[in-house]
Amino acid sequence: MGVAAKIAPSMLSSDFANLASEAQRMLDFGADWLHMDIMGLMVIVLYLNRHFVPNLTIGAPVIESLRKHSKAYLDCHLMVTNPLDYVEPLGKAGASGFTFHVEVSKENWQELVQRIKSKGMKPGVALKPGTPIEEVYPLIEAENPVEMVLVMTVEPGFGGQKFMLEMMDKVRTLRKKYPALDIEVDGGLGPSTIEAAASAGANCIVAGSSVFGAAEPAHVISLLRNSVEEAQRNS
Ligand SMILES: O=C(CO)[C@@H](O)[C@H](O)COP(=O)(O)O
Ligand SMILES: [Fe+2]
Repeated sequence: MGVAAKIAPSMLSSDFANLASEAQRMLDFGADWLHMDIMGLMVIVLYLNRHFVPNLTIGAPVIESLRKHSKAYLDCHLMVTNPLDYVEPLGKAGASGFTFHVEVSKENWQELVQRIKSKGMKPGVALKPGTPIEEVYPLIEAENPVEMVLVMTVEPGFGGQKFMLEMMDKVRTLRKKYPALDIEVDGGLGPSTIEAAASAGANCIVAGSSVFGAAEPAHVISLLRNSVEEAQRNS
């Protein structure tokens, strides 16, 4: 048996005006984690056209509000250019996981990991589709390592995009090299793509539109979990 399957509906596809009840609905349907996409930019970086993604979503105040209504594991995916600035506020707000992007952390990932852990959060590193997998190896092999790698299977920024099958080479390579690592995939996951991700070795599955758009979200969540567990049994 491999690393535990974690199914994480992406709350980006939820009705933000009813976030607490949407979160509870997903937990009742069998979700393990709630995936929180934190996207941002600074006005100055926007002006210079250097923002990380062309979208704005939620921040620490929303995590803090949700935490008052839920004990769930809040799996925060930081799509910002300055993740270090969010460690303290998100830790205080009650985030559980803090996954930053390797592309914006070349200079300070050691400090980031150390500070994330000191706030009681689980550190993870994410990479965009164009980023080679080798870039995360030092973070996994460090004395103070990240505990999860998030392989983006779409360009970050929006839900509802098409799954990039070619990213499964990264997942396969990672799984072979690190059998006990939590490997998360994010973007375009659903009933038609889960088999590829699960057989490549992913165990943490983020799914937004496929879960929230389903007539029976509980059915999709259990299908995702079964695929991961079955792939692990067959590996
Ligand atoms: O990080 C992101 C997008 O940048 C994701 O978490 C999406 O929100 C996933 O949504 P679907 O592709 O599953 O609809
Ligand atoms: Fe995400």
